[in-house]
Amino acid sequence: MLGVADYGAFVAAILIFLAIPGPGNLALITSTSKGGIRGGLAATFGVIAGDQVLMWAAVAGVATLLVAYPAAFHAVQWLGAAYLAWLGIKMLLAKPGAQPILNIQPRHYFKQAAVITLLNPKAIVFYMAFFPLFVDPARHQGLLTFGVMAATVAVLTFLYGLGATLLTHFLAERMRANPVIGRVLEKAAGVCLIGFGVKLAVSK
Ligand SMILES: NC(=[NH2+])NCCC[C@H](N)C(=O)O
Repeated sequence: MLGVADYGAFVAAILIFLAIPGPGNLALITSTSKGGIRGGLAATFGVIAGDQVLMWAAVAGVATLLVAYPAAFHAVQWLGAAYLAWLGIKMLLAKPGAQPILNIQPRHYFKQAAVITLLNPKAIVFYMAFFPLFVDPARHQGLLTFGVMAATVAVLTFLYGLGATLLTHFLAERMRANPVIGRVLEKAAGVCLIGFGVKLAVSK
């Protein structure tokens, strides 16, 4: 379709990519549990913004550049590892109730989710290595093809983010009755982020 090699497989690949546990999902979940539905949606748009940057960077040939200069790729990896670990440590050290739920700043969730996406190894690999495979070299229609792919990614990510936000919000409502669970989950999320950072740092 319009130069996309196999549109059905492309959609399936994006859905799998979205559902894999990782920093992206963690960003959606923590933003929703802290900032409610507005926080979750802001994070969703942050992820979409980060996606678009990565995708168009891949289109512009950054993927080729990173292959040609592995040191640049490793620098991005280390940056991502450090950022995730730093976020994780902040979550671990957060005092209970330090961030009042009333003080919602959607801009904060947007920015944080965008940065997480830009440095998310899964997102980087998806756009730099995987995404180009779906461009049909013979039937390629230039910007139109990339536009269709970019819009598909954005729409699917929005629907996924909306679903994740509503689900998390619903579960969070029930959890508010028991703040200890929320605190434990925040620590667990912090440990996961540090783990993602370490994993990223030691992956070749
Ligand atoms: N649209 C995105 N960039 N999503 C990131 C998803 C990658 C992976 N599922 C994660 O949670 O980290």
